Amino acid sequence: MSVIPVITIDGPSGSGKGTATALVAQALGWNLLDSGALYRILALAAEQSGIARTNEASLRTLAAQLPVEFTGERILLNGADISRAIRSETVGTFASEIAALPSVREGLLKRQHAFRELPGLVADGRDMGTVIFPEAPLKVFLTASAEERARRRYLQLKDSGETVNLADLVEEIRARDERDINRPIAPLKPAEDAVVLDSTTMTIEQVVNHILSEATSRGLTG
Ligand SMILES: Nc1ncnc2c1ncn2[C@@H]1O[C@H](COP(=O)(O)OP(=O)(O)O)[C@@H](O)[C@H]1O
Ligand SMILES: Nc1ccn([C@H]2C[C@H](O)[C@@H](COP(=O)(O)OP(=O)(O)O)O2)c(=O)n1
Repeated sequence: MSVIPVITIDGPSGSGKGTATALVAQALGWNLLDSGALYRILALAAEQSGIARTNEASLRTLAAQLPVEFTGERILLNGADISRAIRSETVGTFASEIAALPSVREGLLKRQHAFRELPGLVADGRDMGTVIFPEAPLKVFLTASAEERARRRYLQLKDSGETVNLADLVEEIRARDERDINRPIAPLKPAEDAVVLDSTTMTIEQVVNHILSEATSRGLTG
């Protein structure tokens, strides 16, 4: 049985994981898993159903049954397009809170493994290289300074029409990172065998080329 290769890209908010993952997947013609989107969708779905962020049993059931569909660029929840709604910082914070619950992580496990299909998968998140795909032949940990990450997120949210305050955003991102790093289960940290890449002064193109050259040196690019 041939093994389906995986490239994992983990890191804190605004480090450029999502952007790099999409471009690397496109360059290789591989599938993509945005695992953070799953936590965000679950947070939004829980909010819509009035499930409290501490109600672990209901969150787990919802995680396993999440009525979500990925159709190219759009994400549908119960048929409604939620692609933009899940990107707010409020949903990000809720996602980070419920992501600390072991049964929520357990409830989303199978769904994440199911994305591993031929010819390969590029997966981004917090624990892709440490927990979900520990045998991945290439693991990247992408970081950038907190100031640069907040600046990027600010521009991104402003561009999409959200009203954002840079100082609030810096605080929210710091609090979210701290929660993701310090939780006991699947915390945000580089895998022991990860390539650590600081993108603070790198362009998106430089980040993507670096990852592709690491993939080539591991014989992953065919
Ligand atoms: N190296 C980079 N330099 C400048 N801006 C970047 C860089 N990487 C990503 N961005 C921009 O920063 C924002 C956040 O990137 P994103 O990929 O969503 O980060 P993450 O998935 O890690 O939260 C996006 O608007 C993206 O275009
Ligand atoms: N593999 C993952 C992915 C995301 N999470 C949690 C923790 C994160 O703060 C939230 C949102 O993740 P997401 O990757 O969408 O956030 P950013 O785009 O990096 O701001 O979900 C997680 O615990 N494990």
